[in-house]
Amino acid sequence: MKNNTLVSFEGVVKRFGDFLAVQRMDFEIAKGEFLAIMGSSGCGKTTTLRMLAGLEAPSEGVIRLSGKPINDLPTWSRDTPMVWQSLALFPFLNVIENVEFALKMRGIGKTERRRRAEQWLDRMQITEFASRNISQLSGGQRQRVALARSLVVEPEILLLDEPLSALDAALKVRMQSVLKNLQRETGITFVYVTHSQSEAFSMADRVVIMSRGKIEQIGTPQEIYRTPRTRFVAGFLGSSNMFTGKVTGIDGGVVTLDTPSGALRLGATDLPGPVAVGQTATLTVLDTKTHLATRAPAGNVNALPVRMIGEEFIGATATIYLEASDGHEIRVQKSHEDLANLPLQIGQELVAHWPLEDGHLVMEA
Ligand SMILES: Nc1ncnc2c1ncn2[C@@H]1O[C@H](COP(=O)(O)OP(=O)(O)OP(=O)(O)O)[C@@H](O)[C@H]1O
Repeated sequence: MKNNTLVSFEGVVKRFGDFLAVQRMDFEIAKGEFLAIMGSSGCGKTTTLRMLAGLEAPSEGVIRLSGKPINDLPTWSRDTPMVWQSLALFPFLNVIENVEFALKMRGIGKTERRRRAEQWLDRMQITEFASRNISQLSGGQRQRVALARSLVVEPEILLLDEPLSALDAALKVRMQSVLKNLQRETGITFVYVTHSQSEAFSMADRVVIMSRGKIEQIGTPQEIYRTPRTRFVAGFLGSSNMFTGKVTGIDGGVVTLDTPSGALRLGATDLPGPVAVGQTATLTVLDTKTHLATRAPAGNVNALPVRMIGEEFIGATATIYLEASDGHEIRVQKSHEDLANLPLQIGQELVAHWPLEDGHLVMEA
């Protein structure tokens, strides 16, 4: 365990009857870190968070908070408050009473309670609603009350389960910066469960990607985006072109892969593990790093003959859809300027190309 570790999961497994909801998890969360847990529905994100909150007990393994095992510690004595999408604010208390509630439970006197609650209402810019009922607030205002209520006790860690999913798109973006700033200013460790790639990648210091109860990859948003380590991660992010084939050569720092779209190569400096000739593997390359030309460029690049099959424009970027000779779909994402000199019509024959160092290998089909 590192010096600045706040939480560690050591061989944590969770079963519900025969069903394995979380498979052997080993990871650490640093003090003051903003960690997002992401993955598709049912992959075990909430179960992981609930184990940390003490709402579920691990079937195997140890969870530590500041080095001490907390498996048997009841929820109320853990100092791990949680904010949900449904918020669970008390409808029979007004805004400031909701914020004061946890302080009251801790036996803090009335004057001090009020002072601290007022500070948090001010910080969350909801002072003017102090005496309103919860039912008289908008979604964003409720969200701020829920955050104030959890943070007023100055916890070391805050657990958030899809807290923004009920908000509309514009409010979501605004609340993302509120959350990120709050986390930076307070230094409180945030563990944030979400389906949303944009939420996870815009706020978190590190992201955990889960699939079927298993951690697929942990890393900074940039690491995960640039170098997805499993086929699942590359597919889940949806930002890479993927080519599966057999390794036919490892020579002079270059790995060659024979795929149905053609022979492709990549630099051997950044391999996920040992690679042998004959193994099946997948090459991934970001759609933003895949380029288009009318002829294969000179130099050390992969170049695939492709045919344009569609295009899509979103704001300043265009996505061009192409197919390789075997019908495999390839996407290229570029600004309009980058595409200005290309003949882009459906059916147009082009060449998709990228430098060898922009491809990454995943050792799975
Ligand atoms: N109390 C329970 N009893 C039985 N199965 C459960 C229980 N809680 C969760 N599960 C199952 O465990 C798996 C993981 O659930 P979990 O809620 O952690 O997923 P999730 O990744 O948070 O999904 P979502 O994004 O849909 O909320 C799911 O298949 C779920 O049905």
